[in-house]
Amino acid sequence: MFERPDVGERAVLVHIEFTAHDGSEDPGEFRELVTSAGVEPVDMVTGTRKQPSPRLFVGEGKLEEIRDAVAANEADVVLFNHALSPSQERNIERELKCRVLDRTGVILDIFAQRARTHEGKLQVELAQLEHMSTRLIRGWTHLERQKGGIGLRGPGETQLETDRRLLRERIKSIHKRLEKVRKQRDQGRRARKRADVPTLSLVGYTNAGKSTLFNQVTTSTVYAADQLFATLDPTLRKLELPDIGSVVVADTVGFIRHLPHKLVEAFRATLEETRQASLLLHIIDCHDERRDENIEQVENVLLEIGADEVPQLQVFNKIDLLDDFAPRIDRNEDGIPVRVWVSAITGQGMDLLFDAVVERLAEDVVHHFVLLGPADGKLRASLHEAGSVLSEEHRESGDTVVEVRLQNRDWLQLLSRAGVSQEEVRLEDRAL
Ligand SMILES: Nc1nc2c(ncn2[C@@H]2O[C@H](COP(=O)(O)OP(=O)(O)OP(=O)(O)O)[C@@H](O)[C@H]2O)c(=O)[nH]1
Repeated sequence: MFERPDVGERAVLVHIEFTAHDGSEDPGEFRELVTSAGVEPVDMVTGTRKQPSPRLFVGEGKLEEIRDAVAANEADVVLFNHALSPSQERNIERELKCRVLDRTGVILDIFAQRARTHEGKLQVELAQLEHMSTRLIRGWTHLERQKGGIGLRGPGETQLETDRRLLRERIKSIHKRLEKVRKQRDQGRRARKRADVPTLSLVGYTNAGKSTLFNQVTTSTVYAADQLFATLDPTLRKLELPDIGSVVVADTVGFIRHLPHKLVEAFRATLEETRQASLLLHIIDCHDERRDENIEQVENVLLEIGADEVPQLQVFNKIDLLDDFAPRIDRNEDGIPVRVWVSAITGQGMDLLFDAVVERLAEDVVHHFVLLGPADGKLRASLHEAGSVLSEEHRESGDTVVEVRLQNRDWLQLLSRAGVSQEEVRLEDRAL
């Protein structure tokens, strides 16, 4: 339904460096992205400009060069490693007489191909439709065909008006369905919280090895492919850890440089899993020459989705590709594990990873006996609501001793919501 490059298509790529501002995308990464969309890059036209031309993005000369490359390679589509405005995309298409897609379009397409769950598919479709709604210029009858009849043209409507209406209707209907799925997901998350099951969320730059590690860790068979974005939806698995008990591991989407904003928006609910996690496992391809840059990009996305405060353990993956390297745990000055070096493919270091996770999770759980007076009803209610109360004991003094066990960050959040500072809380010292 979306104007997308089809698998097996031949593409001419366009990458321009702009001297007036930095922040250009990486041409190598773009080639990988395109290949991972199943499209064959047959040529790359590069150039330098001070800034984009408002009408055609590139200059007349460069356009000529692109046209020649399309003809010489019998290309089906031209892919720009840049965000194009709808009118630029239109103008270039008209000039080249060839389909044109910008970077956002390519990335959306990859996400569309890789989405596995119902929610993921809906999210991508929404992002695509919204991207498209600003670009709708000509007859667009795909929806009608797809939806078998919902798109009958209304009285007096032009095709374009019909298309716009269809698009709006479809967007509305997806919003509604997503809302329903999100509610179910929230319920699941709340239930896990009530049961005091910590969640480990795997995050990382695309291709870092999240799915492979997820498989190793959970011995499940999540699809792992030598392509970018093999993972799109958080896939949840339960795991038993010594001293901790049940833990849920969530595999999440692969992050990339400059993730289009529309996608971050669409995936907000999925990324919520990350925001609410007890511990993030940040998987890093330690063999990648862009390692530090990728770490920074992931940190940026985490900041953007409000997950920068979630405790994090770095997993330096693919040590099998380094010379003579043994798995190990790096600790900070307080002795807390901050980084584990592993190979998800060979399984080297998995035992150390489990040790580090157990240490980090144990450190993050608080177990308190809280003394509550008659005036502390609000705090007591919140503790119950969070499902963190293990036992209650009433004293003759009128106080109640409430035994709670929960993640430290939930404890702090809960206190702040109840308007109680840590110093004000009366804790009874008891050996556990
Ligand atoms: N040599 C080596 N390759 C690995 C290791 N872990 C993963 N890979 C490879 O790296 C590629 C990407 O792995 P995935 O697990 O799909 O990566 P991902 O982070 O889930 O990727 P996205 O879904 O794109 O975000 C695959 O070809 C894996 O076989 C490892 O420890 N060593």
